[in-house]
Amino acid sequence: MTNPRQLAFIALREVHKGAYADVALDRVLQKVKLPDHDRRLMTELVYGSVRRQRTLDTLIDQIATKKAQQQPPDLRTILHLGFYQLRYQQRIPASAAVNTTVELAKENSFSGLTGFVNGLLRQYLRLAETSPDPLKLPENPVERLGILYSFPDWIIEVWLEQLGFEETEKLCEWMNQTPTIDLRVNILRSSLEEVESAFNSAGVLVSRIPHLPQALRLIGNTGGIQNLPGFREGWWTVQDSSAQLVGHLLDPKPGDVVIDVCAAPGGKTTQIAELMGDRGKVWACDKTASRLRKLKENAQRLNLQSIEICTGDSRNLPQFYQTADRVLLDAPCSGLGTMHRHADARWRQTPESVKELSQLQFGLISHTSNFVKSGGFLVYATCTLHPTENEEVISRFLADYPAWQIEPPRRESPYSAYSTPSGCLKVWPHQQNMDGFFMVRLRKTNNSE
Ligand SMILES: C[S@@+](CC[C@H](N)C(=O)[O-])C[C@H]1O[C@@H](n2cnc3c(N)ncnc32)[C@H](O)[C@@H]1O
Repeated sequence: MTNPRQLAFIALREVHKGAYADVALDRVLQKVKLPDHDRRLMTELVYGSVRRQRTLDTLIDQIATKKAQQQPPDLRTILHLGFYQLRYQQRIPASAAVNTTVELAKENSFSGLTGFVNGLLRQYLRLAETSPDPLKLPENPVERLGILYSFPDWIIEVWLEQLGFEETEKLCEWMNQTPTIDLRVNILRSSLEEVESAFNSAGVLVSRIPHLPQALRLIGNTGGIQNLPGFREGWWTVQDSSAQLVGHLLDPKPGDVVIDVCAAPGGKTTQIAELMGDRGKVWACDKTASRLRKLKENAQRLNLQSIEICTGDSRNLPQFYQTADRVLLDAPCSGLGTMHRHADARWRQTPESVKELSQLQFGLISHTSNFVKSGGFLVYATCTLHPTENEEVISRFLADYPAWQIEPPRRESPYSAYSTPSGCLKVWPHQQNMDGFFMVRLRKTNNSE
């Protein structure tokens, strides 16, 4: 079967049963051979329908007599696909969106309801002729943004509290965009200029990123990453710009002992080894063996020798006490800063999961800060924008461990642009056009014991 809409439907059915969107998509894609344009359409339909689920459900609620949640689950999925194309895929003619959705209903045991599907979608089109937007929005700012941009209320509340309405709206828009891909050039094997020139010769466009000396952003659709020039030779690795900031904030020196306590799959471990000129020791610790295997592959491809792997829970590694010049804690988190990369992330996290994560984060920082020698540093980083996992973890840590203090970026540092009043760095994606990140550099003073 090669109908991209039917294949999208099959993948979405798995997502609604609990599968991760990227896993469900890959599983279906692996079984079929699709031309590139159909593969792109299918991917767009799956990720888009998952991401825009709340908006699409609200349209069903407002246009049909039965609410979205009361529709048979497969019919709801088919309606999502139809409304998604009508509302967000301007390149698809409305008639094609309606007809293919009616066909989907017919092919998936809803032949008796094709009139209903057709009527609902055509009603949307009629409403769109007479009003700028057929979707009716409530006045309440939380629900208004939540429905329009398809986020749960609790996430909108977290952002509104920090940013206000206008900025939150910009952030919501940003988080619904297709993500960009950034690379970090491995300065031990190549140079920015060499990679740029190899890409230009292959017809692949890239741009530089201000303040990040090893970063390049891919422009446009580049096809398979592994086929780009220099991948096999270890000239570069995929890493978002804001993640690259973390390594620079840690600022490791050749000969240092660095412990990366949540290291897999190794984006930052390999950056640290590169920044150290591959001289010294980088311990890559993680509790997930399968992710550490990826780290090992990455280190081998980049030809880095200074990395040593350690599998286990980093809250329980007494051998490392007082041994490190620097520790990186890139903590497991709710990922609210990278929701544009994971279509279903906004529906998976909850206020309760955020609380649990903050306990884990506090446990990790309390234990692994013991790995640092007096006068050494710990960088705490997350890709979330939730204060409970960021500022609150750090405040609690500083209150309980008085030997530690925040070391704010120097005023002349290019990163001071992201600095908060307390000296932490916070990257708001809609302002900086990179993933959302929180990071802070902490110093262990000499009066630690
Ligand atoms: C945000 S990811 C790390 C990403 C990595 N630093 C990079 O740049 O590629 C968080 C990692 O923490 C690991 N993790 C979670 N709990 C842990 C624990 N108690 N001890 C060690 N690792 C843990 C997870 O397996 C996951 O690989």
